[in-house]
Amino acid sequence: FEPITVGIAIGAASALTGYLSYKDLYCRFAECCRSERPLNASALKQDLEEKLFGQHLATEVILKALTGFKNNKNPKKPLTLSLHGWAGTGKNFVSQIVAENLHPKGLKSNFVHLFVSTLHFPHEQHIKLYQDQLQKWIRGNVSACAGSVFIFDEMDKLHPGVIDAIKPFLDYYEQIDGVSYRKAIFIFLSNAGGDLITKTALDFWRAGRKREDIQLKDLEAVLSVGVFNNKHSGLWHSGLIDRNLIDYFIPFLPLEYRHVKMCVRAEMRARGSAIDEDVVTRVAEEMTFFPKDEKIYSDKGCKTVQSRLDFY
Ligand SMILES: Nc1ncnc2c1ncn2[C@@H]1O[C@H](COP(=O)(O)OP(=O)(O)OP(=O)(O)O)[C@@H](O)[C@H]1O
Repeated sequence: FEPITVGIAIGAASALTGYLSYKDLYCRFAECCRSERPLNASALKQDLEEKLFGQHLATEVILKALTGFKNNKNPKKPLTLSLHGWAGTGKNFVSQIVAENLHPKGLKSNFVHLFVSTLHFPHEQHIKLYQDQLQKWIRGNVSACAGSVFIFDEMDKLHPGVIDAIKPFLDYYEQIDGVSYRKAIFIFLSNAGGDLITKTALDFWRAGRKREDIQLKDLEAVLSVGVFNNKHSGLWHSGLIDRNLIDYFIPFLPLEYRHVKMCVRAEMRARGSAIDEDVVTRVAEEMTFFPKDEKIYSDKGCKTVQSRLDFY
């Protein structure tokens, strides 16, 4: 080899590795948007199966929806999930798990955005302003990171119409004003439909059938029609349902006594304390259960478990 060629080769290689390691180094200290990074489906599966209690339908659908979407190199629209269920059944919790599996910093990531209706869009007279702000915010963030995640909590408290502002972003457009929204993920959380879900779960229980036998088809249709026609769903007569822009309606079942106990144990483990079954039972028994006669489902799900545990 002549020295000049070798010199050029070494120079090129070091420039290349220098560039690569610079990028890697940069991403080690600053958060990088890695929309193309494949989803670790088995890690997500393990997280859902180990951490989320009593929600076999949500686990199954979320896993299927996310792996399908992330494996598709060329999705035709962003992924839209609508999570429904009673308070404290794990909707926010699951969104956090999903967010962490997409962007390691989870809810703290610059690419994960949480909107809470009563906090961010409180006044009915400002709907127009909220619509403009929302569009700008989403456009800006998707331009910065195609795989951005947007979570809308308390959809049932959102003034009808606000959400329609983002309808164009959720549709099958290749680009809007030079921005493609097809790799983004939108998650809507709502209590709407919780009563329908509970009714179905109760019907199964009363018929002596197992909770795990409830299938998506037992709930999905009821849910989408129920939510569409429910004035307080945030999606009421919304173009999102009209145009089939919601990919999955995901039901969260009401939690039973045994699930509340599982939540107490998980919280104890998270605090690094030894599991004291006596305390587990006492905390679970302090919760209130419905319906009045059978007392099967916790009316706050696992929501107050953490604060109750502070007393012990
Ligand atoms: N199914 C579940 N499995 C494990 N933990 C749960 C589950 N549901 C709730 N929890 C625990 O209870 C806490 C509160 O639940 P979360 O905020 O997810 O409820 P939610 O369904 O979003 O309620 P809301 O509709 O009132 O916002 C969670 O942070 C989690 O610790």
